[in-house]
Amino acid sequence: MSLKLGVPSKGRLMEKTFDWFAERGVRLALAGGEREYAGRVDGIDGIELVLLSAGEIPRELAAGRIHLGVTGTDLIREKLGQWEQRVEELAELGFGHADLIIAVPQAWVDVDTMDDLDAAAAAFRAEHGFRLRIATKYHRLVREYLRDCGVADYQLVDSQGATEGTVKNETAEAVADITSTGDTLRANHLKILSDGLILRSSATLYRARNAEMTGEERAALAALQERLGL
Ligand SMILES: Nc1ncnc2c1ncn2[C@@H]1O[C@H](COP(=O)(O)OP(=O)(O)OP(=O)(O)O)[C@@H](O)[C@H]1O
Ligand SMILES: O=P(O)(O)OC[C@H]1O[C@H](OP(=O)(O)OP(=O)(O)O)[C@H](O)[C@@H]1O
Repeated sequence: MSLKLGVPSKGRLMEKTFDWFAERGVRLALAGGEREYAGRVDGIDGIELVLLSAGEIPRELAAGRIHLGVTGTDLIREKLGQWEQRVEELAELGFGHADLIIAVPQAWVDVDTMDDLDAAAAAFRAEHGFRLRIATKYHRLVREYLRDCGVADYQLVDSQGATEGTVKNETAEAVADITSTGDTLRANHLKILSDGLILRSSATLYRARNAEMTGEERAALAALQERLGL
């Protein structure tokens, strides 16, 4: 059996992950055409490439179906409770930088901090009879952060994409989402709260702590770590 390395199958992380490994003498390649999710690893023996959605890599690591995986810090921390017990961070790869933040409409001139949001949330509930809605796909991380900040009068509404549009569409009053350039927030007339940074995320190589390994797979892991300088 080979050591299984899970890598994002498309999108912003895939190409840069391929480059990062190539710079260290390990060539990851798609086996078929661009659309075929099968891959190979050249330059080192005993490693199998598994192409997966970035969002599924945390679960596959936790289940031990892959031994190593590249994905964003945000996705690991969101999808895995007690993530430190389930995966080990082997290397930050130096790309895929993005911040998970809380943002409100620019027009809310009196709301600049989490404390202001707390006050606005209480006032919102009194006025409208329902809790202020925050749209996000990062339910675990946002709940934890709001709890730590003492904000309680809110409800999360699930948004799996185009989250910044929910305010304009009147399905939420605030958003918690990933940003890198800030362009999407600005285009949607939203501003980040001054203490609204929940997490700084970047692409990271993880090892599954609980994946079973044969002697051969252990040897492949040791060889790969040596090659990658880890
Ligand atoms: N604008 C951005 N700039 C940089 N990194 C980003 C940005 N948006 C998301 N990311 C990061 O990219 C990673 C993958 O994001 P996302 O969940 O959107 O996956 P995807 O590329 O759409 O692929 P899939 O839908 O197959 O999981 C996440 O770790 C996220 O932090
Ligand atoms: O700060 P910026 O550089 O503008 O980037 C932020 C945007 O990028 C991501 O969306 P993505 O492109 O993954 O699309 P999505 O809305 O489908 O998640 C994220 O959810 C923001 O919407």
